[in-house]
Amino acid sequence: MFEVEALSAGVGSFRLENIFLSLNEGECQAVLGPSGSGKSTLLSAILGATPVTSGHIRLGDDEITYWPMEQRRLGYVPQHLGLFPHLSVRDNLRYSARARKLARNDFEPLLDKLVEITNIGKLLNRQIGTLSGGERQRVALVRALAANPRLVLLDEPFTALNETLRKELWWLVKELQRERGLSALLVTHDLTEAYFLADKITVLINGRQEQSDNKTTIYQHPANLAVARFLGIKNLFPATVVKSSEEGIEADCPALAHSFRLQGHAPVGTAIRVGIRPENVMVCDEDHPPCPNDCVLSGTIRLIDMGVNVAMHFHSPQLSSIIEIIAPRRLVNRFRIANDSPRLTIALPSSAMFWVRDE
Ligand SMILES: Nc1ncnc2c1ncn2[C@@H]1O[C@H](COP(=O)(O)OP(=O)(O)OP(=O)(O)O)[C@@H](O)[C@H]1O
Repeated sequence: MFEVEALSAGVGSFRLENIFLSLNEGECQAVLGPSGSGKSTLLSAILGATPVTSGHIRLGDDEITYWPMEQRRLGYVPQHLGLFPHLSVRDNLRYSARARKLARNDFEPLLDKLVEITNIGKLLNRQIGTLSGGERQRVALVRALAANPRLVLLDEPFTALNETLRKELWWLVKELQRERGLSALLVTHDLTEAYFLADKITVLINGRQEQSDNKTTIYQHPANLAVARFLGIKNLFPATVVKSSEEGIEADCPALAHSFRLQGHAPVGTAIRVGIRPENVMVCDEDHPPCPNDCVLSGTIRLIDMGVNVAMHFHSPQLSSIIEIIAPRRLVNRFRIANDSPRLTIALPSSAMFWVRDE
């Protein structure tokens, strides 16, 4: 069990405030946030490289907040990998195990297995400077895992890789999680990567933890406008709470000419935004009619084929902004949607809507 409680830390004039994390063995938590939000600083504080000003870091039964870095038994893949250019791949890989003074028999079998899985055996005698970006990334990952750390901290380790290699490494990390109970804290900009690898997601903005939840909750119910915007949700419409009861709220949304019944509580008169993820917008026809309380709109579509999915911009004279829709290509084919399609009907189901306070 890894736990961060009310952690604050600072570098220069930047402050990371009141961070809480909790991770069980074998779990992965992703830390997402815009550039400069403090993700690397958080990893650095956990590693012991950035001074903690208050709070606690616990690993298993140990409080490690002020332990020297080398005693924490953490694996680390920094943003720029931190490989030693003057050493061979083999010596880089042995470095962390040797730094922990592990006997050869205690780390060589795991190292051999990691080398095999990541297919870097042929690189062992090469100097780091002669490797490609992807090869370096694999070496850095193996080096971080070779000393069998209690937790591995990954700072955007897969960004420079091509799509195929990146996904291979995602599967590899998943496999290591399953096989070895590997716990990982992953800093990434990539929501898909976070979703694939992590069980929980934490969103940091300006050094503050805006939301920390299991990944489905973060994805479907961002906690506030900053998180919703960071997650790239464009379908956010101003609304006002017109009724409030034990069961929830009713929000009037002039932009969509609709009143939504939603879960949660806020006083009458509160300014909010109602939102919907682009993949939750329903395309309707006679065989797929909207439900009675759905917000139903009729308009035209501009679409862009993205491969597996199709992104669509829905326009309607009643709307002051577009509605973004993402649908699998096979669905778009079934509905025969094309750029010159006649008018199309869409539905925004109340059950798929979320809301956040307008800030
Ligand atoms: N050593 C330092 N001295 C002064 N300021 C620093 C130092 N290191 C980081 N900062 C500042 O702290 C803030 C947070 O930086 P950090 O690297 O943690 O952000 P990040 O979320 O990891 O960003 P990115 O996604 O771009 O890597 C930034 O404004 C950065 O300029």
